[in-house]
Amino acid sequence: MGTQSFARSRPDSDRTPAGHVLQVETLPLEGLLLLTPPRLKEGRGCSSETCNTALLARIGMASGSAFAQDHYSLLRQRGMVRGLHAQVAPGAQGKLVRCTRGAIWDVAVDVRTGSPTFGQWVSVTLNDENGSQFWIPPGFLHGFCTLTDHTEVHCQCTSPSDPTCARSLRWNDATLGIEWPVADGQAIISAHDAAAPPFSAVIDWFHYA
Ligand SMILES: Cc1cn([C@H]2C[C@H](O)[C@@H](COP(=O)(O)OP(=O)(O)O[C@H]3O[C@@H](C)C(=O)[C@@H](O)[C@H]3O)O2)c(=O)[nH]c1=O
Repeated sequence: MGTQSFARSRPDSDRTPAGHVLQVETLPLEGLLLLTPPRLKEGRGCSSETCNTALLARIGMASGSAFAQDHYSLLRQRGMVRGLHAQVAPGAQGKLVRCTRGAIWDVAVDVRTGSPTFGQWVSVTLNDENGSQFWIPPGFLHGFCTLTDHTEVHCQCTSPSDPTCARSLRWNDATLGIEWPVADGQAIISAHDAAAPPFSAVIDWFHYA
């Protein structure tokens, strides 16, 4: 199975209604985007428009106006891994992920049956300095590893959590060959994620359109 390391294409951009430029980067797996909203910095700190659904729809995120649930996670230690997770139909879920405190190494795996990049992965680094957001549409598994202690992750989801649609895959499956920033024996992972099935379990979870 081929692996795909992170490589950015030339940045594109779009403007928020206030006239500020949202940086939009396409990634090597079709459908994934890295969005970096502008931050207005001044002496007391900064402010940023973190979600504008009309703008997201304009840059091609069909579900940009359809977030149904936000999810917050606090992870106390560096080296904590969550994933790989996805929701399949009828609860298929797109995710817009950002790190509001500390830093994470975030990864998406293409599991769209028929996709020319099936089984390949892309990673990005999200942190509280860059404010970048990883757009992961339905069809991809998602996971992350904390790079700092006391890390906070915020995830906007296009459909509500539905345990009957939830699917997991083992984070360190050798077939995928994901180059995690933490060694197998040192990752701090939940019992549920440690017991997730291997890549061979991915049978028609999603179809490439
Ligand atoms: C605590 C909580 C969780 N949930 C959902 C969110 C998630 O789908 C599921 C399990 O949540 P946990 O926080 O226990 O597990 P967690 O391992 O944090 O799950 C998350 O992992 C990363 C990699 C993702 O991609 C997220 O979409 C989500 O699946 O339950 C709710 O809907 N409401 C809640 O109040």
